[in-house]
Amino acid sequence: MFKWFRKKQKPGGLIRRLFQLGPHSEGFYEKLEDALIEADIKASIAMEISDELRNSSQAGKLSSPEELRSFVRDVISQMILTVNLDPENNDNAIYLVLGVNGVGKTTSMAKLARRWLDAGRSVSFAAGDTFRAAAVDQLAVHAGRLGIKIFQQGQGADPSAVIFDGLESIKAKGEGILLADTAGRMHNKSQLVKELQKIDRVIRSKVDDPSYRRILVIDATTGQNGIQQAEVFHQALGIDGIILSKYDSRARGGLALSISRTLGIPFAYMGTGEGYGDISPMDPEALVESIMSAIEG
Ligand SMILES: Nc1nc2c(ncn2[C@@H]2O[C@H](COP(=O)(O)OP(=O)(O)OP(=O)(O)O)[C@@H](O)[C@H]2O)c(=O)[nH]1
Repeated sequence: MFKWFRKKQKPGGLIRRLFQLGPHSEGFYEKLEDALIEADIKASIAMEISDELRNSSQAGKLSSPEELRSFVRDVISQMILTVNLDPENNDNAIYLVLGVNGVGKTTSMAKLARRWLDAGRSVSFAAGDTFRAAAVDQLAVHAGRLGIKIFQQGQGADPSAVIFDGLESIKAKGEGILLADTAGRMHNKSQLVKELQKIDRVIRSKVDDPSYRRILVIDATTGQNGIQQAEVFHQALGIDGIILSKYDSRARGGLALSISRTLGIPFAYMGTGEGYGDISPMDPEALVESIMSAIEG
């Protein structure tokens, strides 16, 4: 699986050049930090990685480019957080799906629905992005294709009411998973946060915490802007895990590393295409390899 991430396991050009310079030369750390930043890693984290190397007694003793590569790789691995957010039992569960417009929220909901339907679960949608009419329609198309129920009240409806309806229904029938969409943009940020917090209160009044998960979708191609997006949603609600969508378009994991390290949010899934089957649990090994490939150029 994901062989393309694992292609380059031998030390690439940068690691070989760094090895030739040696960890006692100043240029070594500068070049390493530049390569980390170019791979979408936040500057403060690039410095942290380089300091880790600088302060390690092991660094001066590295005897080959292979050892240098595996040292950098280990430091990066320790900074990446992943989590399994597949439902663990047959209880009712609600997944609130968050993210700014266009990141792949609706597609990711359809992919998760397919994944859990295939696992034998009953899944339905709540069309909680009532801000845009097209969002409800788009989700309804996916619901039709997947043959699942969608709770909807159309544009302008109160999203909390739509999600409440869905929750009441799965509670009455039992053993259901509700995937609830949310708006990705309102007139301003505080309005969006207020609305999301209202939805959060409504859900918490109906379900216990373990069966309520907040999933954020981040587009892997957004670069460092993704960190700010994660910060806003995490501060507003607390995020349990992230779907890194469009990972097939730009397999550089620097953004995931930056979010994990800065905000402590784990990554749950990666989107690897536009089809319903194109989602997998986040594979930390593949992620680290993609970061290494981006660093090595
Ligand atoms: N290559 C690729 N494309 C994806 C992936 N996930 C979503 N897309 C595409 O990204 C585009 C936007 O996806 P949507 O699901 O409509 O995004 P959204 O966040 O719901 O967008 P709005 O409803 O417009 O806010 C669509 O063309 C999807 O097919 C992925 O993992 N890989």
